[in-house]
Amino acid sequence: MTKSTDIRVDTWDAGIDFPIFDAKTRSLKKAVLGAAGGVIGANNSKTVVVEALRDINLHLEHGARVGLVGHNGAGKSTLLRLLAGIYEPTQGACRVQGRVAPVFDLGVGMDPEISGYENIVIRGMFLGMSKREMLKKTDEIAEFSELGDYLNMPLRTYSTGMRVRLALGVVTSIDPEILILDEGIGAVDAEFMKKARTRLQALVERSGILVFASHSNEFLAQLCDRALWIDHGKVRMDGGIEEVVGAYEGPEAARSVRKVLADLEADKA
Ligand SMILES: Nc1ncnc2c1ncn2[C@@H]1O[C@H](COP(=O)(O)OP(=O)(O)OP(=O)(O)O)[C@@H](O)[C@H]1O
Repeated sequence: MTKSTDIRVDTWDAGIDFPIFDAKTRSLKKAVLGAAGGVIGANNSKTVVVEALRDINLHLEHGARVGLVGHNGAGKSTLLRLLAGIYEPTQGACRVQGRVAPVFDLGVGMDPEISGYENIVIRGMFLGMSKREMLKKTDEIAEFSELGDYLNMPLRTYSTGMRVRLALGVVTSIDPEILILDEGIGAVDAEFMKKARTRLQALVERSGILVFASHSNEFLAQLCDRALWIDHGKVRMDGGIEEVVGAYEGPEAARSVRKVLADLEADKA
């Protein structure tokens, strides 16, 4: 375990370019910058590059709860991958101190041929937990998932929703120092999602650092207190969640964030 004061993520003028070797340069020259996607340019050797991230300076300490908002292709997932240590910056630098649990796709690391019980352990180990820790958590994950005897059956016999239940049970059981969450948590029935949200909130509370990309303002307001607006690979705005969502999406969206925050306060009281 890293001491909580040592858990941190720093980037200094970090940028990421994706070289695209098979792009047709000629037709791209005429392209104008659309609302979606990173900037398309060319490097010194005239290869087309997508400038997915530029000039990212972030200094996140224990307790940071940061949401990412922005258009499709703005760079949110790329930033999450940079902060998770999955991508190296192609410019500047990035330093991650602490054990990272990257949750990009709920189903990643699940094996269709082994049982639900076995998958609980394997998936947890992918997220940085030990086998022994996962075995201790198996009963409560089984209870949460409500999958009963299915947990002894191979995963390939599960429906999509059943798989999500299991994956959500595992993901929300871990004890991460740095939790990197991409959205896409949602293919379950409303009643179950309510139960999952309570667990997700508890997960965030015991995480050192959270960075969460989502198009759901309600979800962002529930889990984060700060937001970054990512636009064409840059941080366009950094501030309180209500302020940033309001600037990005307008007063109606800010109002709905305010309502979620007020409901959370009322629940606490
Ligand atoms: N592996 C890759 N190769 C080339 N370009 C990529 C790659 N991954 C992302 N990009 C480009 O980088 C830019 C940022 O993409 P990214 O997936 O980070 O956006 P995003 O904000 O997460 O979008 P969304 O909300 O649609 O998920 C886009 O222009 C995308 O086309």
